[in-house]
Amino acid sequence: MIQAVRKKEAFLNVTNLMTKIHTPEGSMTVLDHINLSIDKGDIMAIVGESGSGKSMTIHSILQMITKNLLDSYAGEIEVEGKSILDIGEKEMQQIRGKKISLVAQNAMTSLDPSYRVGKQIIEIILDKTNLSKREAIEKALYLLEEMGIDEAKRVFQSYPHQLSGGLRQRVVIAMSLACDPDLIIADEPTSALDPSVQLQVLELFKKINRDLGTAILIITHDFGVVARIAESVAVMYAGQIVEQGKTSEVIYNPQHPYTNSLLNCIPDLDWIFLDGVGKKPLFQIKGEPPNLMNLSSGCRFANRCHMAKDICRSKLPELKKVHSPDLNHLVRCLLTERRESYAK
Ligand SMILES: Nc1ncnc2c1ncn2[C@@H]1O[C@H](COP(=O)(O)OP(=O)(O)OP(=O)(O)O)[C@@H](O)[C@H]1O
Repeated sequence: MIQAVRKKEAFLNVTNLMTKIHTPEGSMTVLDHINLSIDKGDIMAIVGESGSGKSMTIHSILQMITKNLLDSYAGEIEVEGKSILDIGEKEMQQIRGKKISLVAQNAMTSLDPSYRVGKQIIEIILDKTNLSKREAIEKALYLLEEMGIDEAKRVFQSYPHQLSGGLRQRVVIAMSLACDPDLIIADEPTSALDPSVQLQVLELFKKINRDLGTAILIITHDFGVVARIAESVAVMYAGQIVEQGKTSEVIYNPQHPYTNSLLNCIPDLDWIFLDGVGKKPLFQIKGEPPNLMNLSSGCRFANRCHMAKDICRSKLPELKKVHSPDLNHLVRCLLTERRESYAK
């Protein structure tokens, strides 16, 4: 039987985004030519170590970098085809929450400890929609139930400190859905949770994606999380994307030595996919990322790369397509380029 192929609808397009911030030493480029595109219903991940630029990417998309810190943006960010880099704060507030909502790393930073959970969800609904108070209460309870919370009424009446970490994260995810956004950006949504609760929260995001068609962008330092949930992934290092493509392709056919190193930091992938017991000893990437104020002309990963050659220390590689079943598999590595040109 021939099945109709669902045409994907573009939602977010980030093109050549450059973000500079003020530092005591002068202007620092924290994002260098970032390109990302998320269609409605996609699940994408951005993965990288601390300081690689993951938060700067999402804070640039949502224009949440404080005025004191931000030096400049360049490039383009479009939501549903409309450029948002030059729109005013009022219009941006409509996009934040209504079209794109953010689930922060620590649920407690999104919840006010002095108000009951239900009141906080209702306030968001009333602020961003035309629903009446009664309808907002119904929607809040419905969302809590949809988050797999058995005692939705009790949770609704509770203060944040009366709930477990996992329940609080579910509440924050329910809040992020209050205005039916097209995209949820989840910043390390599971890193503060126990492993079993982490899995439940990832399953919840998958359910939201499946049932509501909401696109999800997960920010993580953990390839295990990427493997569990994302269809595509961008690997970030020192403010640049160094590898990008379908998750299965990047995981099973990694082309950048940094991607390889990150993959070595997780237990066996079989463990991730099959819920077995990990056997592989955990590996740590030696050395430190470069100082963004003092970059050499070469590859930013060269000083930590066990494969680096002289050329890697003098020439900055571009992000290029590699020979792969995934036509959008891109890699920023001179050694991969060289290998590919020999193979031709
Ligand atoms: N408030 C700030 N002041 C100065 N530099 C900053 C500030 N916030 C981020 N940076 C710098 O910007 C770069 C990117 O940081 P970013 O927070 O985006 O990394 P990240 O990948 O999100 O890390 P983490 O996983 O630790 O949140 C880093 O070099 C970081 O030191």
